[in-house]
Amino acid sequence: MPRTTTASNKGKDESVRVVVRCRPMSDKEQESGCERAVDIDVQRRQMSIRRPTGESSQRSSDDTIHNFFFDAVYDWNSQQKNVYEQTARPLVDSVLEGFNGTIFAYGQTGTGKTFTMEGIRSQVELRGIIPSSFTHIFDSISHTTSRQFLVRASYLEIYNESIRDLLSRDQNKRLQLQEHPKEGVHVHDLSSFITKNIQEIEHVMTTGNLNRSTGATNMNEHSSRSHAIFIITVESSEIGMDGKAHIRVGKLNLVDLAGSERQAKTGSTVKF
Ligand SMILES: Nc1ncnc2c1ncn2[C@@H]1O[C@H](COP(=O)(O)OP(=O)(O)OP(=O)(O)O)[C@@H](O)[C@H]1O
Repeated sequence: MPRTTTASNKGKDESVRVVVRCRPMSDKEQESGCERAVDIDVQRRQMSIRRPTGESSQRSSDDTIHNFFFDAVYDWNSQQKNVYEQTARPLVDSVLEGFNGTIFAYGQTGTGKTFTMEGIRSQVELRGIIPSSFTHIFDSISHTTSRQFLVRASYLEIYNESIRDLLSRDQNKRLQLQEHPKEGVHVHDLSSFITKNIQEIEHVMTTGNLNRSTGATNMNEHSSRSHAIFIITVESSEIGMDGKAHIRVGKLNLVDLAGSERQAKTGSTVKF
């Protein structure tokens, strides 16, 4: 999950952070006797991959375990709250300060990208990074009296090389990427909605998700092959010592990528 490229990182000076989360085995995997091939050492931030026992006898012992280190690792017992607090919170804080940041989940189909990014919104302890960021942003705003805030939300999907505005009335319309001298690369004509509280931004997400599923014939297949990007823009204005209003704008891109094995099949070459 990359961090903001410009924010002050509160002691962690990398602009990109990569964390790994390993989900629990599904019932199906357990029933069919699947063997776990991954060990996670949270303290050492290390993940080890073992060759399955059937294969290891033919190889030297050096070849059986491979260790990898990350900025953080989360095992099958990890809680949504901890992932948010340790990995997403600092980045969202910097967006509130006027910097840009992106969080994306990458992995094969079924590895837990949607669970980590969105989770189950109706159950507090299962809420993923996106709904937790809603609560965080509006809680912070309600505790800040020195600045006026404006929060806008957009939601788009990239599928088969084309960009669809999930909040547009016309779901047949396709949008184009454009390069702007000030804004940089952006999606032309993408709608954005002012949201004043958690309920309003939740509603925006629900509307987008409905358009995502009604636009698809086979929802699972479709969502596994499409990228979804929820964009929150936080603008704030503060009266400075000079008596003038100073504006800051931060943008948070929250991305649920298509399954990594599917990306070649989507034919998507769109870059942000
Ligand atoms: N950390 C976790 N704890 C409990 N269940 C999880 C966890 N991660 C994923 N799951 C479950 O595993 C299943 C697959 O997860 P999910 O749908 O998030 O995968 P995905 O990577 O988004 O797949 P796709 O690329 O097809 O969209 C779901 O039933 C989800 O609830």
